[in-house]
Amino acid sequence: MSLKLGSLITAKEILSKQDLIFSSRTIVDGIRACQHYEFGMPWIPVSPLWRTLRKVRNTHIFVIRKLDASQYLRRNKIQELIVNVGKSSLKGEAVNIGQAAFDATINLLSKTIFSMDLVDPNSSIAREFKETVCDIMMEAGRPNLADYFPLLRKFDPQGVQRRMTVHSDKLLNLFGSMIDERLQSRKSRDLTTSNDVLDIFLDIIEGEELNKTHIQHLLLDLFVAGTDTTSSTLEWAMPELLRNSQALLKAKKELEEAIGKGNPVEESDINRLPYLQAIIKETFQMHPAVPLLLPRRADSDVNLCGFKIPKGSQVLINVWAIGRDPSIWDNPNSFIPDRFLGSEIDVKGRDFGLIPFGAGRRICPGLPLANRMLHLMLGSLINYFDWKPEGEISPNEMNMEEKYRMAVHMATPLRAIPLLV
Ligand code: HEM
Repeated sequence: MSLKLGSLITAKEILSKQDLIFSSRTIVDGIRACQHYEFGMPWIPVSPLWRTLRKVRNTHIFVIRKLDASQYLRRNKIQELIVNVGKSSLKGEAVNIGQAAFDATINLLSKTIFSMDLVDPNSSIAREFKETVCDIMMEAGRPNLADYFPLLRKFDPQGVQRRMTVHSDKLLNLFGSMIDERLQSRKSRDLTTSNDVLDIFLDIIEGEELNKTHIQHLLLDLFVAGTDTTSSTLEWAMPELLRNSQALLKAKKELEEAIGKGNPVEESDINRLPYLQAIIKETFQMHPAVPLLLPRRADSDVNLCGFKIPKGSQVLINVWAIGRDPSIWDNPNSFIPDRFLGSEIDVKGRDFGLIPFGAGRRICPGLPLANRMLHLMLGSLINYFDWKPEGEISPNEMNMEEKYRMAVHMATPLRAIPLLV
């Protein structure tokens, strides 16, 4: 069978070939055979030089490892989230869960990379930064006719590319001034080095492996890819738990037994919290932050599950539909973390029923960092506080409709009141 541009192989069609999906590497091989848009996030306008820079993938991985290794900062950021939620709790105020998680994630990245608080409400740079990241998320999630009819690309009929360029340039310029400032202070004699990720980059610049433009784009990739995805996952986990009181109670009991009520969750605790892990997996299954995996483009004619994908076509993988497919999951529309207890299924790209981070050679390099952050944030939020939705609505009346930004968010953001346990 030959597929024309714009045709769709539904998740069901692909997954009905269970033997191919689960017991062979065919899909991964297919994904490997379909080249990604060279390097860098495909929707962000980047220089041709950047696209051909083969070191980018390795540099992403290198930087994210640095972020991941920064346990001290990560712990402090989670503490900051808890302190902020604690303040709302004392005032009896509701917390916008998605927003709180977004701020915590963006701040973790900015503190680790630049040693700067980029969500400080009193700083105008911080406000501009956050607004611009949000604008990019909105634009990235906007359906664009030019993606479906490539001939329209150069006319950009909805102005998506134009606006995206404006927002991206704003952020790139901001990163550019931060780099210049740091270069300046590194020249001054009385410099005390920050020893953050930016310093590591600048050491590499001095070794001429990367230039300033590369670093600006790399930072853009990290902020765009890392913030909305992580925060939207937490935004979905919380209402699912509020609607499923049995699961919430079970998670609280596990936390109480493993680390004691009202204590922070540490990295080393995660392995002892199988139910918390199951909750995160179940959230990924029902609410994958990136519902259509980044497009691949076939470099040559590729045969995938009996379908011929002609050279040059785009292939999108519908992760959302995979998670809701009854031929893969029992009761796929019900939140049942218990299904993962005692199961070997994980999110590392080996089990094709659950690939929220992608699979193959372009799998998300932020997977370990995001996964740990999520366990620390969600575990701490439910171990420190009891939660009730704002207003008179019962958890079952909460609006669970979805809205697409860069990641999928709640159409009506969850606002819930934290009560100290
Ligand atoms: C829950 C959180 C996250 C989810 C669900 C997620 C998901 C994904 C997915 C599906 C992809 C595309 C993979 C593919 O095409 O096969 C991706 C790519 C990427 N992610 Fe994540 N991600 C998350 C968090 C992060 C974080 C925290 C960072 C870094 C700070 C990050 C950095 C990246 C980068 C740089 C890419 C592009 C990789 C490339 O082009 O090769 N992600 N992510």
